[in-house]
Amino acid sequence: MGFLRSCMLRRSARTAAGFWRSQAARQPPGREISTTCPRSTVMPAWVIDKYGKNEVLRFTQNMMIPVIHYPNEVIIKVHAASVNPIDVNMRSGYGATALNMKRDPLHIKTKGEEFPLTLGRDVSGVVMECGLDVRYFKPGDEVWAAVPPWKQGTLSEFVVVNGNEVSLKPKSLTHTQAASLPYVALTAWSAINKVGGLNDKNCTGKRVLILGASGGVGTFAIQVMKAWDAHVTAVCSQDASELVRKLGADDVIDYKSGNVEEQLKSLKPFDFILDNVGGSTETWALNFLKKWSGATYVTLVTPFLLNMDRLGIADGMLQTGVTVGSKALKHFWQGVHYRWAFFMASGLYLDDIAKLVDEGKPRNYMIENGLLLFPKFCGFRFGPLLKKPFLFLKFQRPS
Ligand SMILES: NC(=O)C1=CN([C@@H]2O[C@H](COP(=O)(O)OP(=O)(O)OC[C@H]3O[C@@H](n4cnc5c(N)ncnc54)[C@H](OP(=O)(O)O)[C@@H]3O)[C@@H](O)[C@H]2O)C=CC1
Repeated sequence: MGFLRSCMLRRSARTAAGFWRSQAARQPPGREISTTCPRSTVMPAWVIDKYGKNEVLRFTQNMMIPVIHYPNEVIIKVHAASVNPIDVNMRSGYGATALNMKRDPLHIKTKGEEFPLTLGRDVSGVVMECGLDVRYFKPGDEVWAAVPPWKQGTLSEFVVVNGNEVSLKPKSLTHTQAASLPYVALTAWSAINKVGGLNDKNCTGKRVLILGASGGVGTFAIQVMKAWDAHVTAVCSQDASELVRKLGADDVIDYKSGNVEEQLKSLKPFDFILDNVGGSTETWALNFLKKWSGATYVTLVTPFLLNMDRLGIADGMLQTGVTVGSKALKHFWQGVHYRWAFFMASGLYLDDIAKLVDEGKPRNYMIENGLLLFPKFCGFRFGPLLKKPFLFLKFQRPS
C-alpha cells in the first residue's frame, strides 16, 4: 500500500463548491459565522465554546466549511463519526496546554482562541476535495481516518485531514462500523506493533496479558493478537467476560471479583503486557513478565499531557522525560522493558488494519463490538449528542 501511495498519480478535482470554498478561505478556519452567509459555506457541527461537563456541548448549523490550506490535505464528507475517552477528557480541558501549543506554536492567538472546538477523532466518509499534492485519493473515494487531537474534530459535516492520515475504508464495513475503529485501532497498533515490536511473524505462542481488555483499545488488541496466534489473557469485569471470550481471549480474569495479582499468580509469566488501565497496575503488573527474555510492558496511560497542563510546556516535558527515563532504566535492570505508547495518526497503519479487517482476521465480532461500544460512550458519557443522534451518526445536509 505504501508503494501504491507513493506511485499513484492522482490529481485533485475541484468540486462545485469550490467557489464558495475560496470565499470561505478568507474566514479563519473552524470558525462559526453569521447566518447571512450562503448556506454552502456553513455546515452543522457539535462544538464546545469552553471546557466543562456535557452541558458545554452545543449543536450549531453555522460552522465554516473547512478549506484546504496545504497541498497535502483532503476534505472528507463525514458519513459517521464516533466518540472516544479522549473526547470526553478534552471536553473537560485535558491536554489543552500541549494541544494549544501544537495548534499555535508561535503563540499568536490569545487564550480561548481554540473555540469553538469540534471534538471527535474518528471519521468514515467520502473524499470531497484533494489538495494538489494528494496522489493516492480522489473525490468520491470512501475513506476512514483518525484525526489528531490538536486538529478540529470529526463531529461535523466536513473535516480536513492530512492525506497521510487517510486510508481507503475496508470494503467489508459500513461507514458506521468503520467509524468505531480508527482511533482505538491505531492506538492498539502503535502499542503492540510500533512500540511493543510484535507482528504476524514473531507472535505465535507468545503469552500476552491485556489489562482493560473490554474497552475500545483492548477489544481491538485481543483480536489482533489472536490473528497473530498469541495466547491472550484478558483482564476485565465479569459482565464483559463473554464478549472478550467471543473475541478470542484464552483466559479471562475478572478484576472486580477479587485481587487480580492473586489470580494471575496461578498463570505462567507473560511475554507482553498491554496496560489500558494505568494507575496502581504499574506497581505490580511488571512482576508477571518473563525476566531477561525481552518481555515488554507497554502502557497507554501516561502523564504526558497532564504534566504539561499542570507544570507548563517546558517543566512538563522535563518532568515527563525524567519519569519515563527513570522507570525504563529501573525496569531494564530488573530484566524487562518498560514503554509508553501513544495514538499515531497514520494512513499507512490504517491500510494494514483495513487489510486485516477485510481478510476477516479480527473476525466479525469486531463489527459487533464496534456497535456495542458506540452507544456506550454516546449514551452514558456524551448524553447531549443523543438529542440529535442522526446528525451524530450521519451528517445530513438540511434541505
Ligand atoms: N496514550 C494514548 O495516546 C492513548 C491512551 N488511551 C488510554 O488508553 C486507555 C484505554 O482506552 P479505551 O480502550 O479507548 O478506553 P475504554 O474506556 O473503552 O476502556 C477502558 C476499559 O478498562 C476497563 N477497566 C477499568 N478499570 C479496570 C481495571 N482495574 N482492570 C481491568 N479493566 C478495567 C473498563 O471496563 P469496565 O467499564 O467494564 O470496568 C473499560 O472497558 C484509556 O485510559 C485511554 O485514556 C487511549 C487512546 C490513546
